[in-house]
Amino acid sequence: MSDSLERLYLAVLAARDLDPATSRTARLFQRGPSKMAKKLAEEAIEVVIDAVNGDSEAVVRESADLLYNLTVLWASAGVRPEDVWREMSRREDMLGIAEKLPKSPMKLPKVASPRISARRPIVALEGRAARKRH
Ligand SMILES: N=c1c2ncn([C@@H]3O[C@H](COP(=O)(O)OP(=O)(O)OP(=O)(O)O)[C@@H](O)[C@H]3O)c2ncn1[C@@H]1O[C@H](COP(=O)(O)O)[C@@H](O)[C@H]1O
Repeated sequence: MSDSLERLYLAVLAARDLDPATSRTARLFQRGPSKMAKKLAEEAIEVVIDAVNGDSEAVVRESADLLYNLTVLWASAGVRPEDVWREMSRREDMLGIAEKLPKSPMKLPKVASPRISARRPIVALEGRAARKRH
């Protein structure tokens, strides 16, 4: 899939300077990042709606439109596909699968730090024992 996206990205870069009257991509570049963002958001919503409706063929079509609009926005933002692949590899190395890194640094280590594991386990006291402690 990354090859297809990279070919599409190069085609989008090439189309940027075409005549907006005949090239949709050139027209998107002419209208700027806010229009690109609007189109990307629209496509994302179309994918969601089709998925909720269980229309997998439409999800495929709208996903292709989504990826097209994403590559246009990447080009406009100066992002290259390999920049995204590198980030996904970083996440895969860190977490085993290409997923978003957790926000809290505490969740990162797979093995509890010595400080945490040295604590006594926290257990619920039985009713009578709990009353006695007060
Ligand atoms: N891969 C695509 C591609 N995928 C989707 N689309 C366009 O994205 C639009 C899909 O979004 P919409 O459903 O909103 O379509 P729309 O309602 O017609 O768009 P609006 O009227 O809302 O602007 C369709 O019009 C498609 O033509 C694409 N347009 C171009 N490409 C490629 O981009 C390169 C440059 O093509 P041009 O932009 O035609 O020069 C070429 O390699 C093309 O194959």
